[in-house]
Amino acid sequence: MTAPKTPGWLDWHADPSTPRFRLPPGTVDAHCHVFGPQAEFPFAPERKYTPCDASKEQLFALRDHLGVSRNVIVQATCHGADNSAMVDAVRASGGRARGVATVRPEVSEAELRELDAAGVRGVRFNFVRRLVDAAPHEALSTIARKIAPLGWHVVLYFEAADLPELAGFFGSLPAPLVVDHMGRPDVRKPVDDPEFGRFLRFVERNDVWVKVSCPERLSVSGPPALHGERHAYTDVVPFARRVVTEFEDRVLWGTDWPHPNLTDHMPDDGLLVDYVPRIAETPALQRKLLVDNPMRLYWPGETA
Ligand SMILES: O=C(O)c1cc(C(=O)O)oc(=O)c1
Repeated sequence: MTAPKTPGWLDWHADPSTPRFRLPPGTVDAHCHVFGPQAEFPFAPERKYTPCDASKEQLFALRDHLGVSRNVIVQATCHGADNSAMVDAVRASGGRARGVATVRPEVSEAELRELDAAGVRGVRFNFVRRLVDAAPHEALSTIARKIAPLGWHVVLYFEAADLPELAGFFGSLPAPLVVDHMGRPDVRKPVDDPEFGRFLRFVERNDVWVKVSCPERLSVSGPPALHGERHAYTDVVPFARRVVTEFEDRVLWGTDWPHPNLTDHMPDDGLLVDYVPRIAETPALQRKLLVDNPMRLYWPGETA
């Protein structure tokens, strides 16, 4: 028995276009997920949504179609702290994927070492209320202390408005920090609004890595990456461009495939690739964003 999808669920784009922008060789998609397949890897009882299936084979097919070389597969909240689907995908990639896991504070050193051997390099802490029940900071600190000796990092997912109350806690964590989706700025505000300024200062002070991902989720006025649109998500561009130019050595890019919980539209992933040169405008910035930075974080010592 498999659970039905959340009503209104949008499935990933079945026929993405071929990008016009040629990704540089060695490009890493540093933020993507697998869902199930549910029949093989059931979703977690505590999940807040039930998605469509999005298997490792389908992820790897998209990787090849887009011209991506490697993936970082981030544990999706619909799988809770059961990392088996993500780990199965990372193991099946032949070294071309790394993973970011969700673990509980009681996780043992042996379990962490097994995840590390499989290719996991970080844990994700999620503060987005519609996705997870709140976790006490003490429990998260315990996890951070356990993973730090492995050289892992902590991936943080939060909404911009919550940063003031979370920043002190984030700064206390004993591991490198990576922020998902630019800390989810409100793009209706100007790029030099104090709220985004606060985020940029947080990044600066704590040497934070930033994923300039998810324009499709952050955009308010679009236009969506569909039907050959050449200027998708124009309202998000100034925010991403600002982060890419200020922190060129600590920015990462990812597709966010299979795009959980979008309710408005499902982007054409080929057009999401075509968005990249609008936020990283020179070949040098593109190479750092797409290849050099993610390689340093996830495949240190290896050449692309
Ligand atoms: O793990 C998830 O469930 C998840 C959800 C969302 C979102 O709904 O915003 O974004 C993500 O990057 C990952």
